[in-house]
Amino acid sequence: MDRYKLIKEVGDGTFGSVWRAINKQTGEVVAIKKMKKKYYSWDECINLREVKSLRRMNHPNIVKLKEVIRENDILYFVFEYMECNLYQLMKDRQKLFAEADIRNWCFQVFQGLSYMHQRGYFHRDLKPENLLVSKDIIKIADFGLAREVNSSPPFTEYVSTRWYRAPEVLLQSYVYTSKVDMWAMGAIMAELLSLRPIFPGASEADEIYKICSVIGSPTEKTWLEGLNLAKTINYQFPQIPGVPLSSLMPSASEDAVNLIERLCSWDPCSRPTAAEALQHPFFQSCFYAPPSLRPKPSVARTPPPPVGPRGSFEHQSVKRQPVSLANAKPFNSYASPKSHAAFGSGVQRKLEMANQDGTRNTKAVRSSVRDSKYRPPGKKSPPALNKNRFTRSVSEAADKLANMTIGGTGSRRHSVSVVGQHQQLKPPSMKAGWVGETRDMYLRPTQPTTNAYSRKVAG
Ligand SMILES: Nc1ncnc2c1ncn2[C@@H]1O[C@H](COP(=O)(O)OP(=O)(O)OP(=O)(O)O)[C@@H](O)[C@H]1O
Repeated sequence: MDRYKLIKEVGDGTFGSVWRAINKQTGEVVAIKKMKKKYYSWDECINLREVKSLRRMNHPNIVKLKEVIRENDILYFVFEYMECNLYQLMKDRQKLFAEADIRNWCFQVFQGLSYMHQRGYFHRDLKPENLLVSKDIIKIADFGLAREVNSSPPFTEYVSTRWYRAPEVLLQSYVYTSKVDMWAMGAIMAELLSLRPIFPGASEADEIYKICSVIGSPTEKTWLEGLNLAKTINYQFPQIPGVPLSSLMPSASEDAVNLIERLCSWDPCSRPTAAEALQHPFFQSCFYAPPSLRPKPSVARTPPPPVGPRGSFEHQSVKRQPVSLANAKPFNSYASPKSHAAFGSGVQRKLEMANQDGTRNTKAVRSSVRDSKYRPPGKKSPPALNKNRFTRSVSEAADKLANMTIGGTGSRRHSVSVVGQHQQLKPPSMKAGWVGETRDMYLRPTQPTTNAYSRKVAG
């Protein structure tokens, strides 16, 4: 670690604190995630999902893991550095983002997701804080909960941030898919367009209530499997008609609203895949430039944006024709004009009780950490790193971190560099929110004249 100088803490997550740092030898700015838990052997490290999944991914919209270091039983991840996350961009903003910016970000994220899902992984914890931005580029970060799609259910230990959690996960389904990432993206898109979280549930039960309040309660037509799933846990959905999504984001285009409706479909099968989302008319003005066709970047370590408005890339021939999505259902079909008396009964308590089951998730822990997450950084000085290094040899570390590649010079005794591996893998599932908005926030159309994020942090 003495090759790096820690500059400033830029993030404090559940599992680690993240620091901006400089590689003293090369001058490269990096982000170093110092894990909170101690790791007493490499065996423990290689089993970390973050290591397992990230080392296999090499995509311009997935944050690059450059190196893993274990020193004095502390584990450090060295990542490429990104300027900020999407939440930070939204929180103090009064003026809505231009839709073109949102389109550009989302197009890139869907490309990253498409890559990841096709290689057999799903993220399980997409949220604005995990989407990192540097200038026009956005990258998916925090693979602490990523899973291989073909890993065997039941996925019991998952946790995800509640506001972005898919209904099948809220209903405790043990079998869920990469479509949970698509739900999260729908919620994130809506938040980007309105500068307000769309489903800000204060508990799991309230989360379902918030979802019903917006997209309307599920019916046999819209999510038969979900109704069955609810029966198995003795849960009864509140009966609420929902509201037109456009009323929550009056300035959003029809295409944007339509894409969000599809992403936030009750039935996971009705949600588009990431590859299908890229074909949605909302992205008509975007096109994907395969890496081989991209203009060479002038600075080698900063890849060019993989997306841009028509004409921003040299190779316009790669522009795709938009196609309509399969399984699309009109948004209004979600509406179910019944009362919502069923909610708030013993059923709700049951869900809340489930929250307290420590064997199933760590949501409470995450929630409390998250409350303190947005304090201004830089108050602490960089931790004094013990110079007494981890003494294992490179070859041993390499053996342990099976598919990682040892990088650099022979002097790197305690660290392992990582390069993306284009292996064919099999894909898979999610963390917690905090008490926030009042229940009826989305029952009436709102204008983002006040900033939702001050409440979000304070709540
Ligand atoms: N590569 C990076 N460059 C710049 N900042 C980063 C980078 N990686 C993470 N961060 C910052 O640190 C924060 C926490 O990082 P991360 O989500 O990886 O930690 P975590 O412990 O897994 O957090 P969580 O509680 O979300 O699980 C991010 O929201 C982001 O602001």
